Amino acid sequence: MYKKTDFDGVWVFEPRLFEDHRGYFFESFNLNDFEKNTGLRPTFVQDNQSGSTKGVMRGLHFQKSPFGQSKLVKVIVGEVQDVIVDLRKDSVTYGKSFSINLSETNKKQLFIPKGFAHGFLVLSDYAEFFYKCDAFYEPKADTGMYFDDPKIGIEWQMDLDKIILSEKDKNLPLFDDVEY
Ligand SMILES: Cc1cn([C@H]2C[C@H](O)[C@@H](COP(=O)(O)OP(=O)(O)O[C@H]3O[C@@H](C)C(=O)[C@@H](O)[C@H]3O)O2)c(=O)[nH]c1=O
Repeated sequence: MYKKTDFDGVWVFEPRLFEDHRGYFFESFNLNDFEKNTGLRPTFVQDNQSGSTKGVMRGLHFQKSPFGQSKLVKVIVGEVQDVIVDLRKDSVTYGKSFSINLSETNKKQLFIPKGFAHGFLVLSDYAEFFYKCDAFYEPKADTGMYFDDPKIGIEWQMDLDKIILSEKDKNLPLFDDVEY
């Protein structure tokens, strides 16, 4: 099932699960179904996977134009709070954030079009995160915004003193100083 969100082009996908005495099966991505439901036909060219311990916050990341990436993200192990911030100046939700918990149990996926900063906070002891991208990694365009900008006011589901950041993510600019 694909659910529209209040953010133009952002979709939540809940796959249909087939369970039997062996376990479960689901289609984790089907391009035709994706297009039928969203009207979009992304060409995914890169898959990424990361493993992180509790409290790790990766983000909020994006690649500068013209290297923007649409992403289809999900959790394979554990649970994360997944958050995006709309950087599209012409969007009615410009500067607003969207948060959703993705877990190995709910199996939800989030489709994030180009024009968003994206990150996630690991809520479980350990989490494995998997995502498809429709543009390649481009180190010179890789950047982001600071995850806890008071102007954006994201309600993180963990005390800030427990959050673990990379050196790069500690030094990201605030929303107002971001160049997209
Ligand atoms: C993202 C990426 C990183 N790398 C390398 C660069 C670096 O040495 C190492 C770790 O990179 P990072 O610290 O940027 O990894 P990470 O913080 O996990 O970055 C990711 O965060 C999430 C939230 C996203 O949305 C992704 O687009 C990506 O930005 O991996 C690649 O080779 N290819 C890639 O596509």
